[in-house]
Amino acid sequence: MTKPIFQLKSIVKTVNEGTPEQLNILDNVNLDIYPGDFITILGSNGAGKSTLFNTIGGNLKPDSGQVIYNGKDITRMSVVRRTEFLSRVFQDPKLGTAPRMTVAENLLLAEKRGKKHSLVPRNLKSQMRKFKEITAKMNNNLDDRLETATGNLSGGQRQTLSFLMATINRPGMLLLDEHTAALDPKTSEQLMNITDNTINKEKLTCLMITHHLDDAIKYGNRLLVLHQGKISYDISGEEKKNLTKEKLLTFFNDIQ
Ligand SMILES: Nc1ncnc2c1ncn2[C@@H]1O[C@H](COP(=O)(O)OP(=O)(O)OP(=O)(O)O)[C@@H](O)[C@H]1O
Repeated sequence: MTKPIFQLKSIVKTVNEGTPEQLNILDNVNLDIYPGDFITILGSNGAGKSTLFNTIGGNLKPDSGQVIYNGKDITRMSVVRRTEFLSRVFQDPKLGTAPRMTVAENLLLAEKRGKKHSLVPRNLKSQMRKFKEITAKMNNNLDDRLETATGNLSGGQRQTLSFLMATINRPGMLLLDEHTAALDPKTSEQLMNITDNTINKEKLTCLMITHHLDDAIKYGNRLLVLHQGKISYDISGEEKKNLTKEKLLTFFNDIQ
C-alpha cells in the first residue's frame, strides 16, 4: 500500500487562550497526503486555510500534534529547512520574486534553494538556454524578458515566474495559496492551465487553496473543505469527479 508522503496528526492550534475569545483555529486536524495528490481546498473566510498552510510550511508551530514528512517528524523544523522539500506560491505576485533582480537571476536563485552550492551551476550564462526553454512554454512572453527586472513585469508574468521558481526543483510538496486570485480572469485561467499541466507532468504533490468553486471541482484528484478549524469534507476519486457546483453549494449551506 502507498504510504502518505505528508501527515498531520491531531493538530491543535489555539489562540487567545484563557480569554473569552479563546478559539481552536485548528481543531484536531488529521490529514494523510499521498504522493501525487493534487488537493483543492475550500473554506469560508476565517475557516483556517492559511493557518493550515502555515502549519505545513513551518511558519506556525502547533500547540499539540505532529507534522510528518516522509515518515519523519518535522513539527519543530524551521521554515528555511523545509524549503529543501517544500515550495509555496502566495496570492500576491510581489511575494515570490526579488523585484530588482532579473527574471533569469530569480530563476537561478530558485535553482539554488535548498541545494548544496557545489551542485548548482554558478554561471548564469550556462543556464540561459534552459531558462529560455522553460519560460517559452508559459506562452506569455516571459522568455523575451529574461534580462528584465522582475519588478517591471506584468502581474501575470510575475506570478508565472513565482510558480516556475516554486516548481523548478520538483518540490516534494507544493502549496498554492490562492495563487491566481490577484489576476484577471483570462490570465488566471492561463496560469491554472500551466499549474495543472506541470503538476500532472511532474507528478507533484500539491495543495491549492482557492475561493473558486469551479476550479476546486475541475482541478485535482481530491477536495477538502475546512470549516471552523476542522476538515469537514474530504472527497477523492469518482466522488470528486462526480461532484457538481450545486452539490457543493448545498454542502456549504448545510454547514453554515
Ligand atoms: N495570530 C492569531 N491570533 C488570533 N486569531 C488568529 C490568529 N491567526 C488567525 N486567527 C484567526 O483564526 C481563524 C482562521 O484564520 P485563517 O487566516 O487561517 O483563515 P482562512 O481560512 O485562511 O481565511 P481567509 O479565506 O479569509 O484567508 C480566523 O478566525 C482568524 O481570525
